[in-house]
Amino acid sequence: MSTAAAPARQLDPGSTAEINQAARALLAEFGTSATSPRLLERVAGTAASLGDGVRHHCRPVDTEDGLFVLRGLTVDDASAGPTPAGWASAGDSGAVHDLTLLLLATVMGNPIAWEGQQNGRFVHNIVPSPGHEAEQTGASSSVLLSPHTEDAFHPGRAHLLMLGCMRNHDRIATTAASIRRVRLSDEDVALLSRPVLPILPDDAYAQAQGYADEAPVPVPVLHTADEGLTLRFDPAYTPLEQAGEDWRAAYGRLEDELARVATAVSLDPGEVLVVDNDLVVHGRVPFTARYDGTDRWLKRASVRVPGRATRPPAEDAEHGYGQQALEAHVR
Ligand SMILES: O=C(O)CCC(=O)C(=O)O
Ligand SMILES: [Fe+2]
Repeated sequence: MSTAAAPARQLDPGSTAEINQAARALLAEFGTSATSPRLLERVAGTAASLGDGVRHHCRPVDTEDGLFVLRGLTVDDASAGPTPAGWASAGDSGAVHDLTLLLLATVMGNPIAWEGQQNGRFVHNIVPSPGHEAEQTGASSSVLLSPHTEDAFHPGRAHLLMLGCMRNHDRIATTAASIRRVRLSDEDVALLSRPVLPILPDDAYAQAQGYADEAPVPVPVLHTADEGLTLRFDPAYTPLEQAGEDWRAAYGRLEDELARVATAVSLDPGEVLVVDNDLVVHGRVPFTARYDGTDRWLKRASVRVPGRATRPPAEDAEHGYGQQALEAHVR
């Protein structure tokens, strides 16, 4: 896997100070990062008042890599406190960084939350959790988290995924692979653009996994949008055995290509990885959890970008397995 440096955007000290001050002011006013309508309203107002420097750094992903790393923010390791043992016990750990991410997410688009995930919070804690080591979710550790589109099962999934690093002593890498770097034959693109198999809800959505009102909807893996190829991909939750041999072979070639072009991004505290969820699949290398309060710790936000035309129109009719994303801000 390539470890070539991901495109970086370095915040200037003025922009960093502005963001820090805004996040601290929000925390001082509300005392928590748990969102209420009033807090979200204040976030929207604060985000709108941030300067052109910040806005410029939050512009859309603009390279074929489909991602960038925002640099310049900092995390004080001592005041961050111990890494939570799981999302459920995280509470307000690192709350000022939740608010930082929420502000940046609001500059980039509209943050979303899922009722069925991490108590409906807009900013998630990604930490290894005892008992979940081998899952295909962010709580795992001992297994490779295979490349996936975030919330691939749902038509309302994020356009952008943001991963903000709190702590990463062992420099454990997130992996990323862009569909724009992949080489596939026209025949394979045509095959994978047909809606053949569904993508089922992942293990982070217990309730959606029990959804029985309507049958799973087959969805295309690839889509040719005006701006180029986009993908919706999550092999761990795709019933591949139900497809014909030709289709499966094409899917296998796509997997191989994604592996070929994959890069490893090892985040340092304060860095924020921003991934275009329509261009890039992400994952994580395996590691051994420490479970001593010093584990790897990421903050995650998901963002919709109004008006992005990167998906097949047929997605609008999908049921989404009874799940609904909540948008942070009314548009
Ligand atoms: O731990 C990581 O680097 C990525 C985990 C992941 O897939 C996610 O948070 O969506
Ligand atoms: Fe993910």
